[in-house]
Amino acid sequence: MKTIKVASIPGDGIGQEVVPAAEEVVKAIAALHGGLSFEFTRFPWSCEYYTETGKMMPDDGLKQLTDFDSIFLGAVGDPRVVPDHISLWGLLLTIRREFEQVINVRPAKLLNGLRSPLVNPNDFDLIVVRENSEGEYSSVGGEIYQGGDQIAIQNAIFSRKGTERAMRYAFELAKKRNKKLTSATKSNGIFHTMPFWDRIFTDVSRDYPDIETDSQHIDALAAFFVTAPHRFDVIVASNLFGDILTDLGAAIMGSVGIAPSANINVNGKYPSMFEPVHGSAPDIAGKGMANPIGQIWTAKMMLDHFGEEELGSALLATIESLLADQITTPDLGGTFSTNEVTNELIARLKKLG
Ligand SMILES: NC(=O)c1ccc[n+]([C@@H]2O[C@H](COP(=O)([O-])OP(=O)(O)OC[C@H]3O[C@@H](n4cnc5c(N)ncnc54)[C@H](O)[C@@H]3O)[C@@H](O)[C@H]2O)c1
Ligand SMILES: O=C(O)C[C@@H](O)C(=O)O
Ligand SMILES: [K+]
Ligand SMILES: [Mn+2]
Repeated sequence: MKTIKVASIPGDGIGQEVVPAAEEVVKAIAALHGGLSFEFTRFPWSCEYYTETGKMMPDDGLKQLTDFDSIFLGAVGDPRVVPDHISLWGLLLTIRREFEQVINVRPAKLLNGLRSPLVNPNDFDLIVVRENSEGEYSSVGGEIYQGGDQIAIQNAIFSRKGTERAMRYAFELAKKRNKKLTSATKSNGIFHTMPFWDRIFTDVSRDYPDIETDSQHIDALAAFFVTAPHRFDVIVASNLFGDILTDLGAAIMGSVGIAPSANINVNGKYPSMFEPVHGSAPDIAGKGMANPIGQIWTAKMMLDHFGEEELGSALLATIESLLADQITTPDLGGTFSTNEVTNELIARLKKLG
């Protein structure tokens, strides 16, 4: 029996609803395999934990996570009790950085049965490779002076190493797909870092003559996500641009509640972390109406990561069968609850056995 040990961090808001649901789905699909099991260990780290302890996770939190095979996270953030920059930097961003999860892979594709809000969605299937360790997400900077003289400075960090690493990852991914890579830039307005980004893209592209490349300013690129998403295959983007593009990618699929993501540790030193694109959704938390598909599709990415692609494909196909039958939560126009969607999915998975 192969056992995969997963540290599970539901976090805040709907994370507490969709993570337990997705854990049950993972157990059900692993049971189909026979020789595979997932062992989830829950960690209560969240904004509630912060209000009790003054920290998002204990001082040895990373040490507690380090020997797990992977981390399965829901969402972090409850701005009513903890400012968002404190909660995210205290847990999510710390794990991404300290565990060198330098790449964030975020697919967006029109699943069977999904109704995109776009009039002409044209069967798009794209993946955003988001640089996940630096860029605009930086703790370098500060605030000085008071009152009307107040100044805030935030320095973006772009290293050749980090930029090239994200681009090479994206090129390798494009090689396995439709051999097209788009670079998200803004070198018309951002004077230093984006021309640097463009130069590195040109340098790296020389090693991949078979990949068709183009470079688009992020503003135009965002518009093309709406008007012609089928044009894209792989997109490589800086941390912030990738963040924004992937909520848009989720929205054109039909809901931010379905988009998955994988924070990949590429050097094998630490576990990777799997979490949906969406946040803790305070507006719907506790109502049983959160869409569990983002978390469940994220579990599919985790199955793929461990080489269980066959199970991953079966899971995605079963999700598509639910969508086709309109067994969906309200964000997709349905009337079903988180648990009803999850239970129906599990029932259909059991029938595959
Ligand atoms: N990776 C993360 O942990 C992460 C990601 C994004 C936001 N956040 C945090 O989450 C909190 C809320 O952020 P936000 O409102 O900007 O983004 P959000 O993704 O939580 O919510 C945006 C909108 O999408 C809806 N939504 C999100 N997930 C859904 C789901 N599974 N099913 C149905 N509807 C869903 C919400 O109800 C809301 O209307 C903040 O504290 C923010 O910092 C955390
Ligand atoms: O990276 C972030 O900004 C947090 C969240 O918005 C995300 O997309 O994971
Ligand atoms: K999340
Ligand atoms: Mn985001």
